[in-house]
Amino acid sequence: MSGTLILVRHGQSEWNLKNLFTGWRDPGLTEKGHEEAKDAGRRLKARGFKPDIAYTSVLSRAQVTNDHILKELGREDLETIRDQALNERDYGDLSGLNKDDAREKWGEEQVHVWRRSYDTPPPGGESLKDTGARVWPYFLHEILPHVLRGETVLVAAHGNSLRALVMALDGLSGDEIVKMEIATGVPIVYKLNADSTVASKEVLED
Ligand SMILES: O=C(O)[C@H](O)COP(=O)(O)O
Repeated sequence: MSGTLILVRHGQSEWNLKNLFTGWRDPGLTEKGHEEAKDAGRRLKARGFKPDIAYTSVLSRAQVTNDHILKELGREDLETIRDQALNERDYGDLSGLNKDDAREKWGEEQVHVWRRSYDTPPPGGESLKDTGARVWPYFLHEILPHVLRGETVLVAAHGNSLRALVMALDGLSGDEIVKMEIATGVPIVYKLNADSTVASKEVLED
């Protein structure tokens, strides 16, 4: 057995609440989002997890989520690395549009393909495959070595940057990832083997 990898999607953002495509735009958390992030920290604390290092994106909703979790764990001073590689998928021309308005304009099916398919990018934006092409190398070079040294690593990021990571860790196909959703503020805890395969996966739900 090697180390522990904890993935957390940020708490609800202002734009999640308003049902807007967000991508690389930078809205803050709602009250509910702040609570979800604190709750993620409490759940991790209750299970005795003690991160040795934290990673997050350059977007504030993920950074604030990371801060709440570390505070709940009593580790506000822990080293946190912020990198654009962990940003949300770039939603391109859809950024800032209402998701229901987009369905009216382009149809339910097309919008679902843009949101959940593996390799169809939204106009001017990234497909999940494109997102994975920056998230996965960053994970392999920067994050995984810590886990393989037996450390506990916290990653506070985004729905689609984490879907890309989970797809690779769980060995999901392009068809399987379509159905995969990641809830806000719910920690996903992986234990990895020394050969970097997954030993166990647990979702810390209520
Ligand atoms: O960028 C966004 O709009 C959200 O964070 C994720 O959106 P999705 O669930 O539509 O992919």
